[in-house]
Amino acid sequence: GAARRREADWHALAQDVKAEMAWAWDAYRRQAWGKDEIRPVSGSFSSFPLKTHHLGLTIVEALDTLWVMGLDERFQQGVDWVKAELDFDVDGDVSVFETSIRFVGGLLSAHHACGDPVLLAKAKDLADRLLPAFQTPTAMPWRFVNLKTGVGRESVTSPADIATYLPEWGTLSRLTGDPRYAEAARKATAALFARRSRLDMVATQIDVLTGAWRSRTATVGSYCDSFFEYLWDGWQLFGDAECKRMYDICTAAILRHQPRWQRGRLWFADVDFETGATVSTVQDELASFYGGLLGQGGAMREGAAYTESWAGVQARFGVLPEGYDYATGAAAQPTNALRPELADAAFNLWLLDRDERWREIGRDHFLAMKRWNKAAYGYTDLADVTSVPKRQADHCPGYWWSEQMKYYYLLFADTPRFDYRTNYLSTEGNVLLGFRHGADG
Ligand SMILES: O=C1NC[C@H](CO)[C@@H](O)[C@@H]1O
Ligand SMILES: [Ca+2]
Repeated sequence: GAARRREADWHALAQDVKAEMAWAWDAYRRQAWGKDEIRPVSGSFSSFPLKTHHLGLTIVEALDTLWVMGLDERFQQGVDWVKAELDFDVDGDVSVFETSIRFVGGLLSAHHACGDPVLLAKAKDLADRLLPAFQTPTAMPWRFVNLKTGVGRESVTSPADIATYLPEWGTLSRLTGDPRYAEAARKATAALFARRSRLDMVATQIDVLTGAWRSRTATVGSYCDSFFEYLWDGWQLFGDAECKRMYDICTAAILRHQPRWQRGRLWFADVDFETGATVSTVQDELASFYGGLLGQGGAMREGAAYTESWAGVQARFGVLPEGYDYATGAAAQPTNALRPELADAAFNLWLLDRDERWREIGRDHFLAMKRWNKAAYGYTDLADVTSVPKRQADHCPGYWWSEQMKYYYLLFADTPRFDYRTNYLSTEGNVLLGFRHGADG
């Protein structure tokens, strides 16, 4: 009947997503194999997180997406490269946060997919190189660390940089039997939470040497987003009651001071973390993940409303601008960084209530990306979403390979390789729980 036909249409869309992933991977292999990021318009490449040295970021970020899509030959090509070439013994500074969510997470999700012990060993080697960053007076980590010497740099950093580790580092401790990783992640998170304001809010910048706040702005967007996300995730993945208590306290404060209903749409204003006064009506695109987290944590009404607000912005501009001012309706930042957050929220809400609406938001996000972000050698970010035609830039970030392509596929494919009931995806989309093996041979 109609329901079977509709399901078949979703599965056909999943095949389209899979074909785009295979096409982009093959172009990367031809143009930029082993480099961190491909430049999809020019066919050149760029490096991240190190300034000049490449660590094959795209390969590590893509692995578990390739596996869950059943692109097994391409998955093996990537694993073989990692085993033969990936070496973190580099005299250079990296962001502890970025390197952990992308490389530790990417290696652990690839290990979850295939069980190859070399992948786990490399994740452990990298975490051992990041651990020294946590040896500060407050136990909150330096922002950067040198992969060879362990010397930390930049003491002024953010809640996200400080507290986005427990799912990956707790999994590493579980798999290796070494408790140091989970302990460092928990201590840093608790140290940050202990410094919250009287209103139970955190701000975007803090000094890890003194514990002094360097900003007064509370936001659900950049710099604070995944601090809240990983409080819930510590409870969801490990049943950590302390994480749940911290999540509930922080979320009650956000829901008390930041909601702004504007022409029937729900927004979360940035506010002063000690007074609750509105600081800005500009929402950054990264905040659009938050509707999915609210749904997971039990505030489905606000989560659905906030996700619908962002779907309205997507419908208005075609693809989301990096910054949107809900007071004026203007694109405060007209670039598009090929980000996954709206697809992330739609996927999380769909896992909770299976409402087709969330699949439609995921579909619109995918079709818009194909229409405007597709270039000769892959998918690219945009210079201006408001120009006619939209102007492309020339950069494909690593998270594209790990996140939205996986969220789209899982939303549409109903694949036997994924347990849709019991699973966990990290803030970088790395599947640390929920892969099913042997289900389709
Ligand atoms: O948590 C994150 N923040 C920024 C990137 C996506 O926009 C990505 O690295 C990850 O989802
Ligand atoms: Ca994220």
